[in-house]
Amino acid sequence: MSQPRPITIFDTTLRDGEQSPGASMNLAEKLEMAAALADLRVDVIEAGFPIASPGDFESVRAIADAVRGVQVCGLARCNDADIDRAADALTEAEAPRIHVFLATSAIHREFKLKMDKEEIIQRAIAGVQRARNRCDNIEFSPEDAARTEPDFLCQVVEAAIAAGATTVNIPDTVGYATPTHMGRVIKTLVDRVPNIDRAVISVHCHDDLGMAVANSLAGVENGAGQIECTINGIGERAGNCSLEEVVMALRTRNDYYQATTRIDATRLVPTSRLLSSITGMEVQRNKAIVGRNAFAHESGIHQDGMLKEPTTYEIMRPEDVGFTKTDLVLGKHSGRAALADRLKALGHPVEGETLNVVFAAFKKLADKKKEIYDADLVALVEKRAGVAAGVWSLVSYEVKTHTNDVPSATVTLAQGDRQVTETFFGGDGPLDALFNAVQKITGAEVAVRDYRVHSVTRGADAQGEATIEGVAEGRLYRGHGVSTDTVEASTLAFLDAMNRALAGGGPPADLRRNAV
Ligand SMILES: CC(=O)SCCNC(=O)CCNC(=O)[C@H](O)C(C)(C)COP(=O)(O)OP(=O)(O)OC[C@H]1O[C@@H](n2cnc3c(N)ncnc32)[C@H](O)[C@@H]1OP(=O)(O)O
Ligand SMILES: CC(C)C(=O)C(=O)O
Repeated sequence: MSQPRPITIFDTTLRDGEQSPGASMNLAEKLEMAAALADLRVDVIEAGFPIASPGDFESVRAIADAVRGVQVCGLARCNDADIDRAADALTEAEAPRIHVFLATSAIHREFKLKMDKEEIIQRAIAGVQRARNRCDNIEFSPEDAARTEPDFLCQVVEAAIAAGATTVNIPDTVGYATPTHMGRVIKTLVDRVPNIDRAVISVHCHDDLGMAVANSLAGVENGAGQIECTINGIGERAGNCSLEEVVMALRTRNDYYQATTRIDATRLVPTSRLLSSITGMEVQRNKAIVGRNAFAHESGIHQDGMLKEPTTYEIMRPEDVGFTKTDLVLGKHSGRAALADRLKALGHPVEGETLNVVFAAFKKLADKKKEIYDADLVALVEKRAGVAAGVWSLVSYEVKTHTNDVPSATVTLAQGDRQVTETFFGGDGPLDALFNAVQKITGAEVAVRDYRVHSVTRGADAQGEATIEGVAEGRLYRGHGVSTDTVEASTLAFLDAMNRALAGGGPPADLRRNAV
């Protein structure tokens, strides 16, 4: 078998990625991202467009100064001022690259640049030559190449290489290409440009039709040796080819592409998370490779297969891209195999009839809650174990509050087969009324010392988690409860603390840290 072909990964998160509305980064953030990209082992970092602003110039210069072991690139239009500014920003770079671009499609020539074909060729040659006088490593991009007449594109590319371009980058600037189209453009250049062997062919695909990764791979299949891409696929409009997706496609389907990159794939998830934390642009849960659901399985049949042999449902290992492990999410589609496996991991092995009973309770809960937490599972098992031990569980509650009236709460609790209902009028508010109703039933008193609620998930159906620290007979008991309804979460937390208080044995209330 032949050796895999090395593919250069050109990361443009800090340039095209930053053109994404809302993705602007300051100098410190760009330096942090650049260091992460170097750790990820990208080959080239396009650090910015130095003429764009003094800040962009400073960022490119600072990254060129600081980052080692990777080429640092600055973008320039085909004019003297842009090229000189880029070259100035890169003077301290260990391996500088100047990226000169000029649009070539009929639409851009006529309406934007107002240049004819001959002027375009002359400007491209002049630009590449000027850049080449300052740097040996020159990339030239015929912007909107995918919509450029093939004959003219071949002429421009040939002229740019003759003028000294060492990489010719073929952009699908507006994300118009399809894989067949992009593959054909690259093949045309390979077949028809006489000096094409003197430069690396690159692809730069946008995602307007959702095909940036597929188009980049089609470029590789037809001879491209460099892919331009961004972390999380951020970039102008719908974004660019996503680095993590294209790298893992090459790696996972190496049998087909027979191409390799230097990327340390275990850095993909941390780098993706870093970018999201810097820009505030979170990736969607189902985003390939780095999304929270990328290695999560909720369906019982899939989870059963995963537990028997992970390759039944996973084509990559989560740890290969930087996740710690596969996530078997327990929800309403899960089966006994996954539930038993998780409970065992949580230190509560159950089987046989007990598993059936816990499973039935789990399905009921899963119909009410979108996500089931480990704490919920433990509660289910403990609840079952606790029935005999006299633990109280919440059956239902009703609470009433009015602006000018005292609150009231009616609570029904179960202890084994026995159910008790009590109503309490008064209190400092609805929660106080609920807690008092619970106390009326259990006959014990727990004074709430600390109470907190925080959201454990996001969105309209966010789960609230309530924690309570209560004191009973000078001893401290902590309880917690989770629900989409914060009143229910708070009642569950109080009841949890109450059950612990009834069991006794809490630490002295003044030793906060040792609460049970
Ligand atoms: C496909 C891409 O992603 S290309 C990169 C896009 N990124 C950006 O534009 C971000 C940074 N841009 C900027 O900060 C500003 O646009 C600047 C500083 C570069 C230029 O600002 P201005 O001088 O005010 O020009 P403006 O942006 O309004 O218009 C662009 C000009 O560049 C010209 N131009 C566009 N591309 C090129 C090119 N490759 N080579 C030479 N000239 C070009 C346009 O024809 C237009 O010229 P005109 O004013 O004579 O009509
Ligand atoms: C500058 C070029 C490569 C570009 O960003 C594009 O065409 O999308």
